[in-house]
Amino acid sequence: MTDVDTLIHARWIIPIEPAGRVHRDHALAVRGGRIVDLLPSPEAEQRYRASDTLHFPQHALLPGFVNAHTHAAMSLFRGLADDIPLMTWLNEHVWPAEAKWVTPEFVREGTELAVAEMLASGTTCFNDMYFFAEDTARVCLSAGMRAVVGLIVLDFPTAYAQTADEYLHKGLAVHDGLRAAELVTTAFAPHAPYTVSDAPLQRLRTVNDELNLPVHMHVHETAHEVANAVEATGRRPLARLAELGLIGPSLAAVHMTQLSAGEIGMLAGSGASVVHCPSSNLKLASGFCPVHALLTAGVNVAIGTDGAASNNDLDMLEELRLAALLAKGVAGEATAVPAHTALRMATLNGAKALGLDDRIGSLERGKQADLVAIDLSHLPSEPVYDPASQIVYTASRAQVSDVWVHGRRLLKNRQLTTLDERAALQKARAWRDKIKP
Ligand SMILES: CSC[C@H]1O[C@@H](n2cnc3c(O)ncnc32)[C@H](O)[C@@H]1O
Ligand SMILES: [Zn+2]
Repeated sequence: MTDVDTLIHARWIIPIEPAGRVHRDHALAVRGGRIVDLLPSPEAEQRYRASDTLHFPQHALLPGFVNAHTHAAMSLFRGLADDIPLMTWLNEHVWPAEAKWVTPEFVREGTELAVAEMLASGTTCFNDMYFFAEDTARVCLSAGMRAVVGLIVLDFPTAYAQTADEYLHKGLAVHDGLRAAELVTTAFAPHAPYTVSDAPLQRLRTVNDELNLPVHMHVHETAHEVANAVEATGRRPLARLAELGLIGPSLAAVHMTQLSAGEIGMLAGSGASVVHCPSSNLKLASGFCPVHALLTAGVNVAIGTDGAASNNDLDMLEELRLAALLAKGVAGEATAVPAHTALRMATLNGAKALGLDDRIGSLERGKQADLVAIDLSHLPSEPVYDPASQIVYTASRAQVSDVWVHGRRLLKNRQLTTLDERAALQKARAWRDKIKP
């Protein structure tokens, strides 16, 4: 008998890798936060002595979702401005509200609300882009949540920094402060081609030649963005980023609703990832990301919620369903993005986009135990022929029962174990009263 910390038995285990595989009546053995084995339940009982043995007889167990693009603290702006296009939303509502309200305290309390919502809906890692990344990191470290915090760069002054150089400088200090953190890592996060000029992008690229961090950026979000750039510079933003040497395996390009066949080929050849945000793209009427064409060309496509101010929630189950449905509609092919592909996009592809696929994203020996258990005995989910089909096409976040990050159970039978949900809600209401009395 070998000692392990936890043995988790489940009716179905979907490891994501190998692709399409589903194990029935298996167990996952976890020691020191890592997966040590995945084997049939009866064998697991004979081989492992566990401090804690858990049974999920009507659940699917799979890797936790990786939300590959969000602005966590913006959960405090949820519903502040709806039903308007991107640039009106940013210029007339969101940026003025951010100038007035965003402080380190706002970011901590908004991130607490967001992390609570994400954990309760099965997300175990998120890729963030927001002001005061050090405060986002603090909340995640205290909650035991995994995150990649964005070292933002903008070419206009805000409460966080005055110049592009200052943003970069502050970002590098945040990166240094997190060197020893296991769960929270960093990415460069220049906001978008239309808000960051060539000089800071060149500096970022030079610094990153040494650091080799992911580069997380909104790109080709709308036709308007591309047309404006062509009018101003004679080039599409993607061509400009390519000239600046930013298109490569480190790039996670968010939205990408405007892509020619040539650009899809260029992305595929470069090893860059695309992050698809279907709810936000639909709500802001930004356009449609050609997900099926990208996947067919070999591009790594991950899924993000974007912020709660444009989505308006942080529910990856909803997002991956929409990704599967929308891909079929956009491609005109019902075979586009089948259920197992949608799950892979929301897990392993997200981990790959963040350079974390050696640690998380699939249930393989040696990887960290970031897991979600989803109860498939609810009315809309029975009968279960294929658990992946039920998760993608019918399951709701109310069916997420348990969540682990690095082997630690952060959601236990639908209760958060490291965050105070009531307090987070109370603080959110207090912000609402201040922002719109
Ligand atoms: C530099 S911090 C992030 C910055 O991005 C803004 N934002 C939120 N959602 C979007 C989006 O869909 N496109 C572009 N910019 C977005 C957010 O309000 C912050 O200012
Ligand atoms: Zn965004």
